[in-house]
This record gives sequence, C-alpha cells and structure tokens, in this order.
Amino acid sequence: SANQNVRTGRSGSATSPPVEHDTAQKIDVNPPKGTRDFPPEDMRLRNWLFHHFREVSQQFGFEEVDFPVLESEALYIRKAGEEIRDQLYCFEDRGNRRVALRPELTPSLARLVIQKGKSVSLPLKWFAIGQCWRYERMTRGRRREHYQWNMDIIGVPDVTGEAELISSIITFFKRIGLTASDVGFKVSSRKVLQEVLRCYSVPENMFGRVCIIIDKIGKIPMDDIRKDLLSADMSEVAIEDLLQVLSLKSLAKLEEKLGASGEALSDLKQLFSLAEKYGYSEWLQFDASIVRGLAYYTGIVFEGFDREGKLRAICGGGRYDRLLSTFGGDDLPACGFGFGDAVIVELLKERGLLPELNLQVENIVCSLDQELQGAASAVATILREKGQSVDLVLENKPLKWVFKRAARINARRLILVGKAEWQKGMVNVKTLSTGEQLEIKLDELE
Ligand SMILES: Nc1ccc(Br)nc1
Repeated sequence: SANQNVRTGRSGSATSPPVEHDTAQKIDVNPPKGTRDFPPEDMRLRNWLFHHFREVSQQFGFEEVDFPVLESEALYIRKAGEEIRDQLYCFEDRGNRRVALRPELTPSLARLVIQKGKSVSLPLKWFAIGQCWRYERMTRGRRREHYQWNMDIIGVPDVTGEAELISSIITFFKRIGLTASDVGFKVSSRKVLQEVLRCYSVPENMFGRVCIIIDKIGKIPMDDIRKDLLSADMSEVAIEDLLQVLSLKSLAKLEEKLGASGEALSDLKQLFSLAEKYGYSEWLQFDASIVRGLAYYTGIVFEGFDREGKLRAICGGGRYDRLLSTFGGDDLPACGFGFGDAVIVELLKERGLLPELNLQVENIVCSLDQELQGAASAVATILREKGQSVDLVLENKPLKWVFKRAARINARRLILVGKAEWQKGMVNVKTLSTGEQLEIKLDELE
C-alpha cells in the first residue's frame, strides 16, 4: 500500500465493513413537481437577487418581517373568482384545521397588523421576501412555488405611498442594470372602474368580481369577458362603455370621459406629478386596462412590464384600503407590491445582465504530512479568527488534487503546512494568481 506520507487518491481506510442499512428503497431524487432545488450556482443568483431586494428596502427605511408559509385557509377565501383562489395549495391538517401554503404575503401582513393593533405606530413600512405557493394542474407544467419580494406601507392614505413604492422598484431595476428603455410601469386606478360602474348603478358588491373579469382581458376571448360581465349584473351598454374606457391611454382622454371631479383622475394626476419630482416620469404610462388580478385593490394599481413585450408582468401592486376590515379588523389605508423571482431572471437572461457569481474562498490550507493535519487546523483557525475564509483540506490528498480544488474554489492563496517549515514556526504561502511563494512566520500570517 502507499506510504503513509505519500498522498493517495482515496481517503479513509478500506478495513471497516459497510454498515447494514434498511433495505434500500430507490427514491426519486428530483424535487416535487413544480418546485426547485437551489444548488450552489442557483443559490448564488438567488442570494444576489435577495441582497438587492433587501438593500433597496433598507435604503427606503423599510423593516423586514416574515410570516409562516402555512396559514389558515380563511385568509384567502375571497368570493371574487380570483385565480389565486382556484389554485390554493390547501389541505386539512391532523387537527382537522383547513390550512393553506400561502399564495401571497399581503393577507399575512394584514393579519399581523391587526394582531399588533394599537401597539405599532403608523406609518408601518414593512418588507418581506417569502416563498409562495400555488397548486396548479401540471398540465401547464408551470411552477408551483416562487419567492416574492413585498414592500407595504400601512397608514398612509395619500398616493405619496404608491409613488414611494414605485420609486423603490425603479431603484432596484437601476441597481441591476435595467433602464427605462428596458422596463416600464403601466399605471391606473380601480376608481376608474368604480366611477364607470356607479354611472350604471352596478352594485358595489360586484366591484371585486368585475375587476377579476377585466384582469382576464387578453388572457381569455372577449366573448367570455362579455358573458362574465353580464353575469356580474352589468348591462350590454355598461359593458361596451366600460370596455371603451378601459382602452384609454391618456389622462386627458380619461378626463373627457369621466370629468375632472372624480378621485380617479386626481389620484392619477398627483401620482404623475410626484413621478416628475422623483425624476422617474419616463418609467410610467397611464393605461386604463390595468386592474391587476387581486380582488382587494381599491385605488392606484400598477405593474412593471418589459418593453419588448415578451414576458409576463415583472411585478405588480397598488392600494388596498379595505383589506383589514375583511378580516374583522379596523380598516387602515395600505399600499404594497409583489415582485416574483422568476420573470426578472428571465428578463436579465434576455438582456445579458445575469451577474458572474463565482465561489470565492481566500485561502486553501493543506498539510503536507498526515501528522500535520492538526497543525493545518490550527492555521485555518488563526486565519478564520482574522475574518478570512478558509477551505481546509480534510483528507490525505495528492498535491495535484489540492491545486485542482484551489482553482475550482477560486482560492487567492494556498497555505502549505510542511514538516521543515512547521519546526521553524513557519508555513508556506503561495499567491495563486502570481505564483509568488513565501515562508511566513505563523504570528505574521495575515
Ligand atoms: N401566487 C403564486 C404562487 C406561486 C406561483 Br409559482 N405563482 C403565483
């Protein structure tokens, strides 16, 4: 067998017999349908994305919160016919409770705000990054989970809230290299819809349902849209008028249609004026067809889109002033957005903006002799206590293997612990980019 001091290609001894395990049952090593693993290279991209989500949120003075991924199903039972309801990942737990994997974060946030009640001072500026779920028949082969970045402002009734939220998303886009020529925001207000429905005395309790039907424009045939609107107590005249209003793309035309006195117009005018002051007007456009697919929005709504029109909405949000009372709490003005981790990555790929993220370890430490493994551990500890990262070679490996690993982990330095140097209280330090090699005293190692 190889001399103890000569490196072998294999580690460990060949003498101990394999431990008897349970009878092997071959499992599927893939994750459940519609879910993802995050091996290191994917986890680096996810961490990079979340790092920018967090940095922007903190730059805007928001505090991070989180909630259970499992919530009472009751949080999501809304009667407006939302897709999110049809795809609820829900079940009965062992205590016979109806529970669901959260499909979004806003209801959890509303629940926590109600729970905190008067103990929190307003306005609340909270952000969260959380995994959200949907159970969709795999016929469409789409994902069943994604991570969503949310920012919410609770307690501000003015559109200054929405203007601040849009500014935070634009700040994020700029940080990762996207400009107003890559992405934009379509902005409208559900009060446009409300004012039209009131003209035709459509009952208020149909509002959420009509919004959800309108959100399907472009996703299902117009005949089905008209049929669904008829079933929501709208007359044919009201439907045609509404569809005509929804095609408007200018505030001037909207004013001609709705008059100058309505809240929809004043909110939108204020938002576009604030956008001017923030310096992001070029990112926004009014588009009356934007209603978003969640029943609880009550005012301004917006969505981020890619100007090439190849991808689904990048993010979306708006004002939801009535959500808390649907959970039995006192209403508080609220606005927020959700930003998923999937479309943005597709967009960055399209634009060649995915970052190069390689593992970077400063040092790889290796003993040149099996008796010096402990010495190598001591050297690793010294460097780690100085705040440096160290990959410590843990087995008896040939030098060729060590150099190969050093290259793979992008190590800056190779620290070799050899007998002769160690007896002088020294180690051998090789700077891998230059090949420079020095003998350094242990207490001078930095
Ligand atoms: N709401 C939701 C949850 C999960 C995915 Br993937 N998409 C949307």
